[in-house]
Amino acid sequence: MTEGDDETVTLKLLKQKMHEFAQERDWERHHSPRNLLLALVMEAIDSERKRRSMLQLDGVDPSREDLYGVGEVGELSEIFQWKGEVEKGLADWKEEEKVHLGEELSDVLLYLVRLSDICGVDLGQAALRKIRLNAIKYPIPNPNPTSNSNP
Ligand SMILES: Nc1ccn([C@H]2C[C@H](O)[C@@H](COP(=O)(O)OP(=O)(O)OP(=O)(O)O)O2)c(=O)n1
Repeated sequence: MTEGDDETVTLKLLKQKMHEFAQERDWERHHSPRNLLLALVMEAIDSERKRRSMLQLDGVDPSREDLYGVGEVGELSEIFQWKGEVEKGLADWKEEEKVHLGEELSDVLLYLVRLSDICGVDLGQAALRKIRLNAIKYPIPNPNPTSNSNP
C-alpha cells in the first residue's frame, strides 16, 4: 500500500506536502503569487492544447468546441492583471479583493473536484501520487555538491 491510500486526503494535507516540497528544494522564493499563477495558466493552456489535438484526432473541429477550464483560470488571472508584483500574504489588498480571489480560486477547485468525480478519478489520491512523481522528477539537491563527484 502506498502512502495516502489509507487516509482521507484533505486540502490541509496537500497544502503541507506542497509546502514541504517547496521548502526541501529551496523553491519558496520561486513560489510567488505571480509565478504560481503563471504556472497554473500555462498548465491550463497546455491541457487545452492537448485536448484540442485529441479532438482533431477524433475528427471533431476544435474551433467549434468551447474552451474548457481555461475560462475560470482567465477570471482568476484578471484579479492579478494590473497589480504588478504581488507580495506573499497580500498584505496590502483590500478585504473584498481577497474575498473575490477566494471565490475565483474556489471556482477552479470546485470544477476540478466535480470533473474528477464524474470521470471516476479519486482526485485526492491522484494529487498525492503526482506529488510523489514530482519529487522523483525534481530530486532534492545535494547540500554538498562536491560529494556527488566521489560516489
Ligand atoms: N517550480 C515548480 C515546478 C513544479 N512544481 C510542481 C507542481 C506541479 O504539480 C508539477 C509541475 O511540474 P512540471 O511543470 O514539470 O509539469 P509536469 O509534471 O506536468 O510535466 P509536463 O508538463 O512535462 O507534463 O510540479 C512546483 O511546485 N514548483
